[in-house]
Amino acid sequence: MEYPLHITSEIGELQTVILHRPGQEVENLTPEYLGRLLFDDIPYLPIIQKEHDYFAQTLRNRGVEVLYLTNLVTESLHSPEIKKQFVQDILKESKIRDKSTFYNLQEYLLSLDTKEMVEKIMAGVRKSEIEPSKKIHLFEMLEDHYPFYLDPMPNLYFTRDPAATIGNGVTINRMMEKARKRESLFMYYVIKNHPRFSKYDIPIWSNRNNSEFPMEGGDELVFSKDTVAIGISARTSAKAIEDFAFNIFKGQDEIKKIVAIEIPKSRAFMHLDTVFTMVDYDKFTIHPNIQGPGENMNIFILEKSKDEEILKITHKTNLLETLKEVLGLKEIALISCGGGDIIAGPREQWNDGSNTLAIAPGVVVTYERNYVSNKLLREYGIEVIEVLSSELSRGRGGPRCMSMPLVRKEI
Ligand SMILES: NC(=[NH2+])NCCC[C@H](N)C(=O)O
Repeated sequence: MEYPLHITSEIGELQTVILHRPGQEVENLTPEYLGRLLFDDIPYLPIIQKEHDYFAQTLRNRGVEVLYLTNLVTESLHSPEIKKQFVQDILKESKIRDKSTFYNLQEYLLSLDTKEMVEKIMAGVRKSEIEPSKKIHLFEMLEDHYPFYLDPMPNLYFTRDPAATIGNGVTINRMMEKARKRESLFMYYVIKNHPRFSKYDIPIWSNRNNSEFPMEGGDELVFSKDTVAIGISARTSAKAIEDFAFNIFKGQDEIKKIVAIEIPKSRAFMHLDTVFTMVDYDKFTIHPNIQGPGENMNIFILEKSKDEEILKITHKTNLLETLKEVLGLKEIALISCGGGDIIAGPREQWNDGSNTLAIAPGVVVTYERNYVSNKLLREYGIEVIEVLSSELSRGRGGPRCMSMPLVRKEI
């Protein structure tokens, strides 16, 4: 089998992608815990699954190989030792500190068939599901209304965030939000243990297990063979970007520039890809509100310097000019979400109008509901493939967030 990772652009023909079909984790959302689980409403499971299947089929129809996270994780836990280690890691990261609860949960999970176990961990474990151990401590005797031992992970269908392919390596991210921290453990086990990946020594540019600072895939955009953009956002810290830059410059020679782009730290903006995506060689979608007065922004280009301990950092303020410079182009079009209209713009951005998934240069998958942005993209000559989105959009992520590309053709 060929080397399993190759991403040198945002727009090269998509070959292989990881998706996660929403499952029972979505049924474990209740109004009380929506905020902490990063949802704004409760999706209706049969419909969100139908919409997700439509998305997957749309990609397959265009020749994309679709891999499902649940299958990959299941296939990665191929020995009793790995399975047990995985369960213990999950329980530790779920902060199960009480020994007998830890033991009971471990027994319960290990008694399940591997795929069922993986789905159970994703869905969450309610307190009522396991035998209450004999209560011996004071804290156990106190009434605790919180329903879960293991929280559900309803954001898993945004496979883009916990891990991202860059060049021939990956970032397996330390997630910013508590609700998403455990998600990247799945990809860690896949990269380390799945036969498709484990036989290669895959470089990990940013590793959840030893990085101190948060970074998420929604902020990671591969502009070209030699340039990667990373959002400095509510989810990705400047320190994480600097550590990543040192690692990637040390581990390979192709990528020479990291463009760090600061965006406002708000929930509507969240990641760089909620406000800015690449749709063609010379075209990007943008939510104009990321630019300040006079279109000023904080942009920094990070490069190697002669001193191994320090990076060369150049400050820029104009996005368009910086894009032209790093991509070596004379003209670039920035296509405004909702046509820049004061109502349609923020409305469509809230439903991920700028969050396009390019599957080839000038060919993108978008949510059908963002009709103003879609029409505008077509006017710019982009082929727009629309997918269903009533329930999928409730999680605040679009086609780019819902996909983790592994391989794209060179452009
Ligand atoms: N790459 C993205 N834009 N991802 C969107 C993730 C949405 C998810 N509810 C969260 O808050 O984390």
